[in-house]
Amino acid sequence: MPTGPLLRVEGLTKGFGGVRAVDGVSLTLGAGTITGLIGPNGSGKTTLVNLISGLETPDGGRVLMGNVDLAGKRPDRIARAGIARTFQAVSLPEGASVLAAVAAARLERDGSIAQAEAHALWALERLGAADLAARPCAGLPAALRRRVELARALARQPAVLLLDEPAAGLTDGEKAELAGHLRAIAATGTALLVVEHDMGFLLPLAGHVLCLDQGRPLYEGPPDGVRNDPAVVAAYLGEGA
Ligand SMILES: Nc1ncnc2c1ncn2[C@@H]1O[C@H](COP(=O)(O)OP(=O)(O)OP(=O)(O)O)[C@@H](O)[C@H]1O
Repeated sequence: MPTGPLLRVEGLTKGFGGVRAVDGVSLTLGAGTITGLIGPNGSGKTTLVNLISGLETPDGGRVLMGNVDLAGKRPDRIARAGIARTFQAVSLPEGASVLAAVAAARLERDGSIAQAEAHALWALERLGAADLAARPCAGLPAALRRRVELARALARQPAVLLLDEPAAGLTDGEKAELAGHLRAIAATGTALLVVEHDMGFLLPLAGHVLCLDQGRPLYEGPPDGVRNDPAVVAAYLGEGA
């Protein structure tokens, strides 16, 4: 399994009007590691993912893949550098079959539809979802829609995979299955950053956790230390959670 840092975020900052959504956040994602990103509502988690993936432009800071600074680059350039992501709200091409929807994520890179479909099937198989290939996206239940969205990201064979609340709306059984798939993806050397509110899902999965509060790092370290960290507990209590 490859090791070493794949992505280094340094001092990333983003304000919206008077709100400092992300305020000097640094983070290293190593090959084959799973990092959990937690924090109360509005603490900047999605904004951080948006900054790394190019959906938002940072006010300052760097997003380094090797020696290349991707901060402020367009999403397609960042995707080509090997960073893929999923969204909290899953959006699929409803008229397409699952296979076509996943293959579309590869079409730009693969010359032919046949090649893109082969990669799509490979991604679906890795998620135990090859049997969905011929089904239309429209009408799929929420858990399978999340699975298809993950397959779309995986089909790009990213070095870095950013997941925004991948377990939202899943049953306990589906969460356990997802955790197994994410571990298997990391085991091939992909670096995962997982935004998640469900601690029961995230803490056993992540090797490392970053907790944000009002855009600032509040805790960074092993998952074991999170629940007993006074600052983290206070931030969540303040939220009434
Ligand atoms: N496009 C935007 N315009 C203005 N303010 C924004 C925008 N995006 C985020 N914010 C603000 O930035 C802060 C961080 O929001 P963000 O969505 O990143 O938090 P979060 O930790 O992902 O929250 P949640 O857990 O609820 O998804 C919040 O105060 C939010 O209102």
